[in-house]
Amino acid sequence: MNKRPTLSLKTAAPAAAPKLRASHARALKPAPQSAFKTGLKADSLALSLLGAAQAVAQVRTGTALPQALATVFAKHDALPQARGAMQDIAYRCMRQLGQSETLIGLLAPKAPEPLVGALLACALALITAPDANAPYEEFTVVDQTVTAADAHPDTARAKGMVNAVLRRFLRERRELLETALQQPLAKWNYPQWWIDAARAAWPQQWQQILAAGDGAPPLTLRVNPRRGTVEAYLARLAEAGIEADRIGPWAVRLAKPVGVALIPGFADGLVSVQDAGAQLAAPLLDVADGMRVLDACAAPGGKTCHILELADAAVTALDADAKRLQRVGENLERLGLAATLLAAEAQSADWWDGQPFDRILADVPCTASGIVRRHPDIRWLRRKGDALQLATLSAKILDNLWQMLRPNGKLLFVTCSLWPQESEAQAAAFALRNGATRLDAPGQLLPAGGPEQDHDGLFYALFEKNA
Ligand SMILES: C[S@@+](CC[C@H](N)C(=O)[O-])C[C@H]1O[C@@H](n2cnc3c(N)ncnc32)[C@H](O)[C@@H]1O
Repeated sequence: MNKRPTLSLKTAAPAAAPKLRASHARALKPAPQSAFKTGLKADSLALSLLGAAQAVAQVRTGTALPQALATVFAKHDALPQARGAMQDIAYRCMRQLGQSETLIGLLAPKAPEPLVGALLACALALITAPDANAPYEEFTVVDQTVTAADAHPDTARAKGMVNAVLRRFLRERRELLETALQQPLAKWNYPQWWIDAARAAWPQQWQQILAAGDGAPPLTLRVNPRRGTVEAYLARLAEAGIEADRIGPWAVRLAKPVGVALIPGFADGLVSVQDAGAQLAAPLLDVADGMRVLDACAAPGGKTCHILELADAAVTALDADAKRLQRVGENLERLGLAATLLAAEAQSADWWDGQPFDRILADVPCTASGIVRRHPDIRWLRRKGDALQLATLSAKILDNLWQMLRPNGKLLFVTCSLWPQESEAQAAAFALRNGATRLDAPGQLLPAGGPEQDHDGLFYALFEKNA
């Protein structure tokens, strides 16, 4: 009979090593070979697994997944197909990192080196995917993971362990999963503080919220009403053999995500990629032709462009990040729209010409806890105190922008957070400090992934300035 594994997360230090002087200790441990190029075939699953694992290991040291993947793609001169596979594996891995790391704690004799752990986590994410979702045969995954381990100096010595761990998982899968899933970390795939925060903020809905964040997001488009109707665009998709449905006034959801290059009319500005929940911002602002509008945290410009698709307004798109602001320019150009772009901080007034705005959109920086299905790395990168720190900055931004609004003007406050201190509590405190009148707006939209309601978790509060 198999011995039932006991649950011991690998947080304990490995068995005490003899004490070495610092100079000796460095010499004994080889430095990670981050610049090493493998001899793995460009189109092999082994290379994709290794690339994904390198990206996951970077996330574990604090790098956002898109940046980590960009580094890995460059390092391997990865072909488009390999990039797609590395990205897919890394995103899957992020969505079930809690389960995979708990399993590794049960299976590995001692805590593995970071890249070995990440490689095992990527392999386990593929092996434990539900059948309908499993992209590779499990024995292929094991074989290719061992090949990947063998091909890199930071993992080669652990090749035997990698093989043993994955084969044991295949043999004892049921018991191992049963044991692992008793841990909230493994069951929900979020750090414990995040689970506690969700439960405290949303005592009725926290489980549904956490589950929605573990799903893969849909690809939702916003049809540009200046270039055609939703009906006409749905017909164009049908002609191209792309299945889609309408989930909002301008929102079209594709049944299966595709790369932007394959979206009909994308390059010509017929559509943009935007979550259905985010498509509520522009209509809530109620912009009329000729108004002066400030989009205070604009990049990459999804909401800026939507405002301009709905009205001929004089829009100033401001963002603190000059590089991200370039993307606003690219999106405007693709859609045939124009705005004034300003790289500046929304909590400062030194860029303002003193002319009040009719409408202000404040889509402030936040923890992004409502969009984890799109950015599954966020949960592993954030720290418990981040919400408070970001809320302090966004309070300054809101108070500063308020003085730039004309009497009877409207300010729309938006976050993509689920944490009340960044959203509802912030809105209530802002209204009180500034004597702002609160108008009708959705408040907190919880993330939903159903057939009709399919959107991220966003927060909307609309204010009017008394004359
Ligand atoms: C949630 S994103 C905005 C998304 C955008 N509104 C859209 O719909 O595409 C927040 C933006 O705020 C910017 N940001 C962060 N701190 C800022 C600050 N102090 N002032 C202005 N922008 C800031 C970030 O660079 C980021 O682009």
